[in-house]
Amino acid sequence: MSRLVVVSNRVGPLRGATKAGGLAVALADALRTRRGLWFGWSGEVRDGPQGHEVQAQSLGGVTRAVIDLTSTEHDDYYNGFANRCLWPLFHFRLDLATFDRRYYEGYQRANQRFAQALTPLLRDDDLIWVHDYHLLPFGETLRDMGARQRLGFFLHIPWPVREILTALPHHEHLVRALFSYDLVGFQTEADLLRFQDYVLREAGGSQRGNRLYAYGRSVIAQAYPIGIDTDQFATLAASDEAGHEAAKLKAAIFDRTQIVGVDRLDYTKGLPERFQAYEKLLELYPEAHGQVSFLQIAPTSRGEVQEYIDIRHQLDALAGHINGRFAQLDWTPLRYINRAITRRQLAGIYRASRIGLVTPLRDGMNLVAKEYVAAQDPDNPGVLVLSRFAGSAKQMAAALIVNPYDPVGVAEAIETARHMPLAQRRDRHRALMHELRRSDVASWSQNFLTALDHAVAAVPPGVPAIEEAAG
Ligand SMILES: O=P(O)(O)OC[C@H]1O[C@H](O[C@H]2O[C@H](CO)[C@@H](O)[C@H](O)[C@H]2O)[C@H](O)[C@@H](O)[C@@H]1O
Ligand SMILES: O=c1ccn([C@@H]2O[C@H](COP(=O)(O)OP(=O)(O)O)[C@@H](O)[C@H]2O)c(=O)[nH]1
Repeated sequence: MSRLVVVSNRVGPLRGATKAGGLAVALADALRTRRGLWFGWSGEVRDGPQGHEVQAQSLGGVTRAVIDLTSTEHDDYYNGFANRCLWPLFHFRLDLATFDRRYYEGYQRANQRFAQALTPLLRDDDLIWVHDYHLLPFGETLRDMGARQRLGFFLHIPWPVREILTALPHHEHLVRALFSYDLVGFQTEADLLRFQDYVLREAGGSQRGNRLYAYGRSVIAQAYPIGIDTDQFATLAASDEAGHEAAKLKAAIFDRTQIVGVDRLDYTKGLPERFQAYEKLLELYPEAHGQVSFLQIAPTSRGEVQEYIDIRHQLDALAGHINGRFAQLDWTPLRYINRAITRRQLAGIYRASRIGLVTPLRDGMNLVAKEYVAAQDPDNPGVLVLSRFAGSAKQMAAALIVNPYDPVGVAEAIETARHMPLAQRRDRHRALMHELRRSDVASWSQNFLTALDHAVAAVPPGVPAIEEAAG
């Protein structure tokens, strides 16, 4: 079996699985099986020669190798091109995207520095799996440096529609770079279709089965929806420690119906719209006053980026407005916590909540929706209210699917969830769990790696020319 090399902007810890989250657990498992290497950014910003060194550490056959970012790289590559340009654009928010040539150059340079640092660590028969929008050109850069290994890429965020993507001055370079990989994976069929649409209509490429031809190259493109560690998370939620967390929460709200939202504080998550939908619920259903309690956990994310500073101010104001308008001496309708909660605490909070509100305006997958369901007590489960624009919605049709732009529709769904009979809650939960078990995070990484194992690196001889295949 080839060694696995995972490359991602953020590198998970080699220990502390319950803190790390599903993705880190899944990748760490695959890395352990293949005695692999995980390479990326340390999470530290440091100027000067020290930051250029690779810091490596091994545990249980897995090596974690990281480099620091300089402050310029952090500004231009991470905060700049990745999070002020690609992130909004790929989430259909052209209005929030900043196109700055300096950011693009910083992004290319950071990808080159990552590739330069990784190259000496590579072996000829490695299987290399690159993750996410920070590293779109990484495969091409690595190939230019002579890498001949099988190279896979997985995009964790949505692929945008062609009309939006083509507004990006460098769209062609970035899409062309994806053709240096052997396999490109997306979260959903809808993302895959939008990628194919770009290749066929904008790049003048062609398609045969799941192989796309363009720019004189070819790549296999497929959807691989990411899952969670379903059974492990369900076990964690049923543990004594999580139970303690759940009991604390119930005592704090005097057994009112708990509604919960858990999101990084990001404008893609639809938080102002969600707060407004909750306000609408209180407006339309006065009998709910004093009976419900909404807890929103929203740790600050990418806090140096202006658009994230703005959304934080907007939420602070909305939370104050809703509580000011509806609170009573013995009832606070909305509790808003602006810091991160551990996975173990989250498991208990999910389990104690009758309604899980997951209403992003656009989301690659949304693991919180899956965790909320996995954490429920199967005998008395809560109800998931889920945005149709989350990647997870297709696999989770047994949730109450809503349009996050429609506050009345979301308020009505909350009201439906509040009164849903036990038998219906159980049926929905059973259907959702069946799918979450079938497509968990271990099968996600296995499916991707098996396909990459079998992917052919170059266009094989005898493959038809582009025009011929198109005809
Ligand atoms: O690394 P950060 O800038 O702090 O951001 C955290 C991560 O956010 C994004 O997550 C995405 O991946 C999830 C798992 O596939 C998916 O469920 C979610 O819908 C996506 O938004 C980002 O893509 C990661 O690279 C970041 O590390
Ligand atoms: O306070 C928090 C908030 C979120 N999370 C975790 O962060 C992940 C968020 O993933 P998701 O796919 O929902 O969205 P993303 O933040 O990756 O866009 C989930 O595993 C959550 O359990 C956490 O551990 N603590």
